[in-house]
Amino acid sequence: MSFATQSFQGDKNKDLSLIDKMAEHEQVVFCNDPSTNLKAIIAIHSTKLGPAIGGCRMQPYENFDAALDDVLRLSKGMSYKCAAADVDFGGGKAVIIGNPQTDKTPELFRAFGQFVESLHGRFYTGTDMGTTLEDFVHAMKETNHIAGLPEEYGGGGDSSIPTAQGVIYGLKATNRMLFGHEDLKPVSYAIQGLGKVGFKVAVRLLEEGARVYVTDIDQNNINRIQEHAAKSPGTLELVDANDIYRQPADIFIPCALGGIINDTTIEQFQFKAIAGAANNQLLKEEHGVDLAKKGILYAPDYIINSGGLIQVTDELYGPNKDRVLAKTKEIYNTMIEVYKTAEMNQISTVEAANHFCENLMEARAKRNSFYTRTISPKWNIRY
Ligand SMILES: NC(=O)C1=CN([C@@H]2O[C@H](COP(=O)(O)OP(=O)(O)OC[C@H]3O[C@@H](n4cnc5c(N)ncnc54)[C@H](O)[C@@H]3O)[C@@H](O)[C@H]2O)C=CC1
Ligand SMILES: O=C(O)CCC(=O)C(=O)O
Repeated sequence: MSFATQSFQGDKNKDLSLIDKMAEHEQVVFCNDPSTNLKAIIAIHSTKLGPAIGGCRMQPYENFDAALDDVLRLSKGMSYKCAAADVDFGGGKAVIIGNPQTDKTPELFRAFGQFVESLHGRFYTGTDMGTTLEDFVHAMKETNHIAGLPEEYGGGGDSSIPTAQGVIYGLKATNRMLFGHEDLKPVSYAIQGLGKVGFKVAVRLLEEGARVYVTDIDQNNINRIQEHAAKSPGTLELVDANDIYRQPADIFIPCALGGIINDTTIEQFQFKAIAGAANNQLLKEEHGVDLAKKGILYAPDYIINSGGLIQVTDELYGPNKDRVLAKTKEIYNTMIEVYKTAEMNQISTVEAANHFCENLMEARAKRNSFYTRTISPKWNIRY
């Protein structure tokens, strides 16, 4: 394996345009391993509150810049998510450039694990869109710094379970603000993406008896949800991928791609609220203000989707499902606080959430210096 790692840590003479792009980030690592065809980027936004943490996404990005932009935005979002969820970690993320259906091999994830290990605990990673727990069972053979492992490997198991639970708490808070109650049943929902998170949310809403519009580009997921719907009291409506934005549902639940709240889609929305798991739902920050102007209540993604983060960070101290559930329930209170602050100050929920997290980060960063803390590994692969 060749470690063609280019690591920029603030050297302004290296590549100005790249340095400009990563002006808010501490470190960006480019990973290239021709023997396994691994091409990946790891971005560390901040380690001020602790080692950076964030899942690894696998996607056939159109080009390198698209992958870089994605990982930079995602890792910044993780810093805010860590602050809001009150965990002692900072923001990071990784992307592997490739098709998750056709390009995965155990060797590719082992190579990725070696790059993670080369950061000596500055960065922890695990699953995200396009990656599974099994992928990280390969990666963990090369590094101690994996979070979100299967239970049989001493981990907390599938982190999309608490993520989906957190979305349900966020939906209850949203219903409370919109309708004055937390009941999931009398409200209709439109779900984009029936993967690890979206599927679980859809199943729960159907079990509650709600009307649920769904779309996914993977027919297997459509077939699976149809099977569940047949046994549930709720009503399932299948929708083409491009039509999901114009459905007559009360709440839109994005659980696939980022950037799906933009000028084009906002025009189509008739929803009363948007509250889903997808990271970086707003194409641009100002789209949060546009939603507020249109009277659409928006649940900031990095708060409502923090259940997975809560589990994977908790797991590093020894898995405990009750502790994770108790902390995930707090998403309800945080969402209510953000909604009410926005309402009281006549600002968008995005601005309210950003201020909330920035204040928390500032207060906590005063107690920490640049990352020095280490966490004892749960397993030792090398020592
Ligand atoms: N898994 C987790 O615990 C967490 C996930 N998230 C975010 O939630 C989102 C979903 O994550 P996962 O469920 O883990 O990913 P996943 O990869 O399991 O599921 C994504 C689903 O979206 C579908 N999809 C892709 N493009 C689509 C399109 N244009 N229209 C409709 N469906 C489409 C895919 O076919 C797939 O079924 C991602 O943005 C992820 O970053 C955020 C926090 C934690
Ligand atoms: O959910 C995970 O597995 C890790 C946390 C993360 O990457 C996320 O919340 O986006």
